[in-house]
Amino acid sequence: MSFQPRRSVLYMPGSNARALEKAKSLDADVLILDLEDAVAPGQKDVAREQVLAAVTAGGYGKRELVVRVNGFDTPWGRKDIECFAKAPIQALCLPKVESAAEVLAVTQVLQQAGAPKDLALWTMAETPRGILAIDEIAGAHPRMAAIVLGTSDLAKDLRVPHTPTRLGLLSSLGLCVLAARAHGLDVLDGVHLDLEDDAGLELACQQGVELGFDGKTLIHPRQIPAANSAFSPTEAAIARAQKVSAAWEQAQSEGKGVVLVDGKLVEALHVEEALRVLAIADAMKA
Ligand SMILES: CC(C)(COP(=O)(O)OP(=O)(O)OC[C@H]1O[C@@H](n2cnc3c(N)ncnc32)[C@H](O)[C@@H]1OP(=O)(O)O)[C@@H](O)C(=O)NCCC(=O)NCCSC(=O)C[C@H](O)C(=O)O
Ligand SMILES: [Mg+2]
Repeated sequence: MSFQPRRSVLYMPGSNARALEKAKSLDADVLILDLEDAVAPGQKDVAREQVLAAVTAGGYGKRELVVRVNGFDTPWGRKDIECFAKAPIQALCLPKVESAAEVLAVTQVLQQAGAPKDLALWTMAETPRGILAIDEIAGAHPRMAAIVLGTSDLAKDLRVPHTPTRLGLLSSLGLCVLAARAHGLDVLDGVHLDLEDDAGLELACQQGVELGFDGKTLIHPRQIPAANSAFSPTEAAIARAQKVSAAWEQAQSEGKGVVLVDGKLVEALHVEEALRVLAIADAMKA
């Protein structure tokens, strides 16, 4: 089972040349080079050129590079998509997506621009309509690889406060995890805006793990360690996964379909979970 680590997904404004350079030395699993909301309208063309130059020059190691383009309905969206269709990146991230039709429109532009088949699409879930349509969006096209929560925009549109429990967002968070799993996609939690609030960041990371997210989007390098730690399997989880895998092999050789490991029932589904933990642990080592 191969595993693509997406524990820590760091945004940076494509207009910030220093951040684009700094990112090369940071241990975020994924980088989102932003052309959308972190870039002022007057900086859009500069940001696009700067990001294209940066990814073309390389130096980012083997982690995933994702470019968040402007919305298709903006003056910059189509040009962004055409500009990065054949760039050395792994995915385009589409903001404020509200229908499968929007995803398909982008795939049409990518096809016309000669984009390679393995250029993936990530979509932001960050408006009420986008949340209500998340099932059709997740299943819109084979290029779909991940859903990213945009909890800043979503909290604004829902008129809910940013609180430690994220109570006003929980139904949206849960729906996106359901849609991602139903369509075999990864799903990434939203950002934590208070850079000084380390305890709140840790709580939000733990909540994201318990809600089923694969990782967390971040806005500052200081947030990377908390996300990498929270979304990596613990030593205890790895040890149990190894025990489950070994016990299952033994049980299978004896023609058994269930086995007890440390007093807990293990069936095929638990072995699937254990193999995923071991795949994640191997990827972390690599
Ligand atoms: C918030 C910031 C503007 C703060 O930047 P700065 O003042 O430079 O911070 P520091 O001095 O503490 O920086 C320390 C060093 O780290 C580098 N740095 C800072 N931020 C980043 C980053 N994001 N990526 C890479 N490197 C970064 C600085 O250059 C310093 O390094 P050095 O020069 O060597 O000293 C800034 O953090 C920032 O711009 N963050 C990202 C903001 C962003 O991208 N927002 C859009 C995504 S959030 C969003 O909207 C999600 C979604 O759409 C939603 O709706 O929720
Ligand atoms: Mg947003």
